[in-house]
Amino acid sequence: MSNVSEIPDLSVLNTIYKIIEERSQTQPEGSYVSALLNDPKGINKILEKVGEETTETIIAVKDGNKEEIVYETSDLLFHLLVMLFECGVTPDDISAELARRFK
Ligand SMILES: N=c1c2ncn([C@@H]3O[C@H](COP(=O)(O)OP(=O)(O)OP(=O)(O)O)[C@@H](O)[C@H]3O)c2ncn1[C@@H]1O[C@H](COP(=O)(O)O)[C@@H](O)[C@H]1O
Repeated sequence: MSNVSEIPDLSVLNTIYKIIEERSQTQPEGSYVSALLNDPKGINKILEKVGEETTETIIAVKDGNKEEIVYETSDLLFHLLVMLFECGVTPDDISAELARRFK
């Protein structure tokens, strides 16, 4: 990326959430999101992934590897978004709660 202004901000989370919504409706062949949402284990599969990615993020932090921290935290945030979608919670719900805590 040549220009800092081209780096997306955390609104990218909203965009991914919208893609998750879209995948849940269209269920295209080869979609990872669709596979997760249709897994026979249901929410347990998604929670398994959240757990795995949390552990991987912790290991990356313990290792002090910034590149791995970015990579694993991105995996974790993505799986959290799938989890929130499955629970009917939107990124706006989380933004509102965080904004409510401003001091
Ligand atoms: N951001 C992501 C994203 N981050 C990580 N992943 C996937 O999450 C998985 C990470 O889990 P693992 O490393 O454990 O991989 P795995 O072994 O394949 O997973 P399991 O078989 O154990 O479940 C990988 O398959 C990654 O490809 C993602 N898959 C999709 N997205 C977003 O979701 C959108 C829709 O994706 P599709 O549904 O695949 O079209 C994409 O356009 C992206 O924006």
